[in-house]
Amino acid sequence: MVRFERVSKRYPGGRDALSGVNFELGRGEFAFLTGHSGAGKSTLLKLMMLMDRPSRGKVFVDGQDLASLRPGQVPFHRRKIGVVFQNHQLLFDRTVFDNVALPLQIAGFSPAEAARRVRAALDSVGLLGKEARTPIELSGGEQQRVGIARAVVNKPALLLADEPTGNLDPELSAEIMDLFVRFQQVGVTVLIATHDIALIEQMGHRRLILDHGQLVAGGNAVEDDIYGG
Ligand SMILES: Nc1ncnc2c1ncn2[C@@H]1O[C@H](COP(=O)(O)OP(=O)(O)OP(=O)(O)O)[C@@H](O)[C@H]1O
Repeated sequence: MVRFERVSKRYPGGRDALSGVNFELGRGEFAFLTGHSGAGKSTLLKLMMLMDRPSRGKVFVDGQDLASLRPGQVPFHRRKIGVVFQNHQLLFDRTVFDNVALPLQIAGFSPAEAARRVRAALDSVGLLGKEARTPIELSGGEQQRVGIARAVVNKPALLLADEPTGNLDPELSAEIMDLFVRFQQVGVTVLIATHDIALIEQMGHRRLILDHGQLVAGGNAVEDDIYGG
């Protein structure tokens, strides 16, 4: 589902935020992305979403070399990906329903189909019945669930999360992680950037570790075959 081939990223005036990163994430796989602050986790996620471009190397998502996409294809690429942020970036003056419906409005769904999908997404995160509330009336854990519902409402094949449990206590964090596992169980590929080592160890999934832009663990041996070691 995702493939990085010798990907490096250097921001203007900086050192390499990513350096020679190789890995593959299979369809339906669940992995964590960890590393110290500034190791390059967010940069790696941004390259998949085409919020940024690599300086060298290639990024493939769903078999597509992202460098070959024409500008008009970028929105279609982004629709394959659901993204969850730590601060969930909800609109606080809109209802839960409207927040989750936003990606569907942008994609041009009819109001009836959008409403059906919004309710299905809210149901999948246990928030059906709170659609008329505004985010301010919800707890932090519930707000994060709204962020997840919004990320999955387009039925993306790939779900990315950047510190999705950063503001939550351990119990709520575990509940949020259970939701991600449930999406994986229905075939979604999930990659979660997090500092929460305790949670990662408790869950025991694959772990990609970045250190100063280099992938020091969790990559694939398959790269040796491609490049001859
Ligand atoms: N837009 C940018 N312009 C210049 N430098 C950047 C930019 N974004 C990130 N960097 C630098 O690239 C490196 C990697 O940053 P990145 O945000 O990917 O790390 P991270 O592992 O996500 O960190 P954190 O855990 O603190 O969020 C850092 O040195 C950072 O300062």
